[in-house]
Amino acid sequence: MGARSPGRVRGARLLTRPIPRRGPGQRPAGGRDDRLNRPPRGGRPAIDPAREAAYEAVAAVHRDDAYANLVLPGLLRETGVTGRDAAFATELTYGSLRQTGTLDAIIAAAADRAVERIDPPVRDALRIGAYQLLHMRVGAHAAVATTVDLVRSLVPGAAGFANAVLRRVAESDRAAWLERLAPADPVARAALVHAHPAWVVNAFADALGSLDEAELALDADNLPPPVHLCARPGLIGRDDLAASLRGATAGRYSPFAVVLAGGGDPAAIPAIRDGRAHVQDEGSQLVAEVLAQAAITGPDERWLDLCAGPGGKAGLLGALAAQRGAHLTAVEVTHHRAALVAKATDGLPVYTINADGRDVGKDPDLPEGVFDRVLVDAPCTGLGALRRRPEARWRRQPSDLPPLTKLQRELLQAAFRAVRPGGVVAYVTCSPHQAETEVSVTEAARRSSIEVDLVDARPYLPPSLPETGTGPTVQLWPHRHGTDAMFIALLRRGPG
Ligand SMILES: C[S@@+](CC[C@H](N)C(=O)[O-])C[C@H]1O[C@@H](n2cnc3c(N)ncnc32)[C@H](O)[C@@H]1O
Repeated sequence: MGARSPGRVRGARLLTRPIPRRGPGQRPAGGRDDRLNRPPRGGRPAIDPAREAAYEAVAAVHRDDAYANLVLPGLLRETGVTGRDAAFATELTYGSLRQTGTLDAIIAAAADRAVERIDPPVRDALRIGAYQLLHMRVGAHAAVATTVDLVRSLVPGAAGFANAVLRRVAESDRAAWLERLAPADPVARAALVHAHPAWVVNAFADALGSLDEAELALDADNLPPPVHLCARPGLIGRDDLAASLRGATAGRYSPFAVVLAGGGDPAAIPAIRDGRAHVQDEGSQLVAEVLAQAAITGPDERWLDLCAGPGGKAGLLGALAAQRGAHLTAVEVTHHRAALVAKATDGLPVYTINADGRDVGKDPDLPEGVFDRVLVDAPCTGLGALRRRPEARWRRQPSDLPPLTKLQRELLQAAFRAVRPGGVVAYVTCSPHQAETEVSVTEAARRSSIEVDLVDARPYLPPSLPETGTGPTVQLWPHRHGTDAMFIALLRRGPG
């Protein structure tokens, strides 16, 4: 392996402040709905811990802006829920959150009132009750009775209302509800049927050029994604890693990807614990590989990742850089995420800086015109990774776009300043929204005084990867490639 140095984080700006410690399941102060701890009244059965954990996770998402993937594991531990019960609670939580908009439309019709007019704890309980009725193989009696018990423990006076609403929901199956409520407008219909906001449906349809295909992409968002590992090149082979894990298989496209069989905690895998592999979607691996493989002439030693946190792509790029005797500067503006980058790249030739990537030319560690390869994995709406974040589609708003696209363009222009003439920049988003992809690239290039040319990214992707379009940029999709919807544009700085 080439030059190795420990992952470093530049001193003062990072190390003077302690890293806030908050356990993954820990909720903000005052977060938990203590009403759940009330004993059941009137000899009613206690709430079963799996449903209690699911309710509490859904409520924390809506009440505290928590993230389900962070809050649920702690709740399962706290309530002692494991095995099949944990799988039940996970499906109930993630499914209820993904389907929120559609469940709300059905609950509103069954309750004959807008969901905004239902007390929040009752509304969240009804969501998980309706999800059991319409999406899971839970008997109607059990789904209604357990949810009414839950509501009684939360808001005793609302138990009768919850019972009436859920009985009405149970009168029809999901298909019949959708048939009854579906609007005539095709986008609004797709939004209801596939449980996404209409602006996201429009964004997918624009990027794909077809509402029919967008519906396949929306459907793919509603399935739990497989867990992919990245076998770090030079440290462990993909096939060796796959062979060491029961049921794991080599990924379809990335030379480093391993697909885990369901279940198990990736953090417990020895190769992950000792830094020879990390968890990373295959699409993220592919776009990092495009940057590393893009043809350049001249030196190939100084690589830059301008938006590195939490360090997934920096981990892969650092391992690739080590094989070539190159080194990577990894920049991250958020303090605690910079610390994550340093941890993720420990032992690799990666120098982590807690700085603003737009400060190229101002920050002494970010000089202009010297880097051979530069990655801008830009902050974005994340609409391409909705499979992983069940609540994200309802939280994101079109109003998030203007500040994000402004930042994306500024970071990309900083990358143009950082790269040397003849070097390459990869601009990546985990969003297919065209304002964040094609338009951000075109606008950044148009407003830059530095000459850059778009380079066809497709030759640097595996030939087996289907449907990469007409170039020069590439948009991956869950329903086409089984990856997150990553976008990549490759640009080369002109000689001037
Ligand atoms: C899409 S994430 C990057 C993911 C990362 N490359 C990986 O593979 O793990 C974007 C990151 O950019 C960071 N960021 C946002 N604004 C920034 C800025 N002005 N300079 C540097 N980093 C920034 C965010 O905090 C976030 O960690």
